[in-house]
Formats: sequence, C-alpha cells, structure tokens
Amino acid sequence: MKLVTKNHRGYTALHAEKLDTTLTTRGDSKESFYIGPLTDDLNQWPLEEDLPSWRCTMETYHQKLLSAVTKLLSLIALSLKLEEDFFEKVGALIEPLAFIRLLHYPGDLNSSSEEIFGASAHSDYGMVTLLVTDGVPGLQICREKSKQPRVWEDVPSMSGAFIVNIGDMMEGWTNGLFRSTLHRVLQPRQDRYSVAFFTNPSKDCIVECLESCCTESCPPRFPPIKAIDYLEERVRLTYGL
Ligand SMILES: O=C(O)CCC(=O)C(=O)O
Ligand SMILES: [Fe+2]
Repeated sequence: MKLVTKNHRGYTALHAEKLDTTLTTRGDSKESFYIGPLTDDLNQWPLEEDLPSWRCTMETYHQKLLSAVTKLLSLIALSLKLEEDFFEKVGALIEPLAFIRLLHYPGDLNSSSEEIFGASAHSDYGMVTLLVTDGVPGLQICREKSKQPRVWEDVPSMSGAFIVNIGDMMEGWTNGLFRSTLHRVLQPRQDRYSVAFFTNPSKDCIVECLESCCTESCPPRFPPIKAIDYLEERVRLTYGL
C-alpha cells in the first residue's frame, strides 16, 4: 500500500492499533486513513486521476470542521467563565494538530473466540472530537469510567448531527469538570463507516489545570503537560511502538 501511514498521515491497516492498551488480544478490527493539518506538507494524497476532487473535498471538510471546533471552544471557554478567545490566547489554536480520520470497520470478519473490538475502549487524546457515522450501530460510551464493572450504553446515531467527544487534554485543563468520554466500537455485523475529526492543541501548547477549576481542597489532578508530549506518548502506546 503506497499511502501507508507516515508522520501519522495516510493508511493504517486492520489490527494495526489497539486503543485499549490493557488488552492482550490482537489489534482493533478497523482500517483508516488520516489527514492532518493542512499547514504542513505531510499529508499523503491519492493521485487526482484515481480519485478526482477527493483532496479538495477533504481539505474543505478539514477547514470547515476546524472552524466549527474553534466556535465550540469559545463556547466551552465562556461556560468556564473565561474569555471566549481563551484557547487562542493559550496558543492551542496557533497550529492545532487537527486530524480527519476516515474509518472502515469490515462487517465480514470471522469472529473468533477472543473478544475483538472495532475500536477497543479509550478516550480521545485532545480537546474535542467531532464524529459522524453512517448509522450502523456499534459505538458505545461508559459514563462512569472509574467505576467497575463498566456499564456500556449504545450511542444512537442522529442524522444531521455530530457526536461530540471531550478529549483528555480538555479534562486536564478543567481538572475533570469536562470529563473525557470513555468509548468503544463493537465489531459490526455489516460494514460500518465513520469520520472522526480529532482536535489537539498546537504542539508547544502547555495544558495545565485552569485556576478556576482547582482549589486547595480540590488540587490539580493532572500535571501540566506539553500537548505534543502527551500526544506522542498515547500514539506510541496505541501502536505498541
Ligand atoms: O467510529 C466511531 O464511531 C468511533 C471512532 C473512535 O472513537 C476513534 O477513532 O477514536
Ligand atoms: Fe475515539
């Protein structure tokens, strides 16, 4: 496969990653294609003659979703009694590490005795994720991620709407007030397609507990971290590197 992933862009094969790093089973049963920030030259594109207008469609989608997320982040800032351009001021949006991920979960895989997921349990790494699916069921969330046993609920698909997931770095900023959503995708019985748009802060942005989200009796639960360091560590674990 020529467009195999490089710099976290391009094709990732079936079973290449395992989002729940505690599982001992083989990797998640999905394949995907990543398209990252449009501001560098790292994306991998199929030839225009093979997929006419595809690059332009994806670039437009990337721009539109980034602008929607920017608005969403200003609403989140206002809800935290911060200035609406807070996330711009802390540098999160200078060159946000925003990725489109086109996902395919094959529906015709032989199910073996081991439990295989389309996407095993995880939370997304960044600020927020916008997700659209083709309506084939499979996505589940767990509301109380620290409680055992875990209780999983199906997420209904709503046509014309995005599913919005809070990511770990937003949880870090807000000291858990905005909790990152633990979610997973069951292996579907028919092909399932979805498109995720992950937004991570710019690489050098420091994510640290907001003053308004901690007190003496409720100290910061997560240490300050540079966005790129957190991201690279999570990617390393997911791909078993
Ligand atoms: O395909 C889905 O519905 C969810 C995908 C997902 O959670 C992910 O790729 O992080
Ligand atoms: Fe996810």
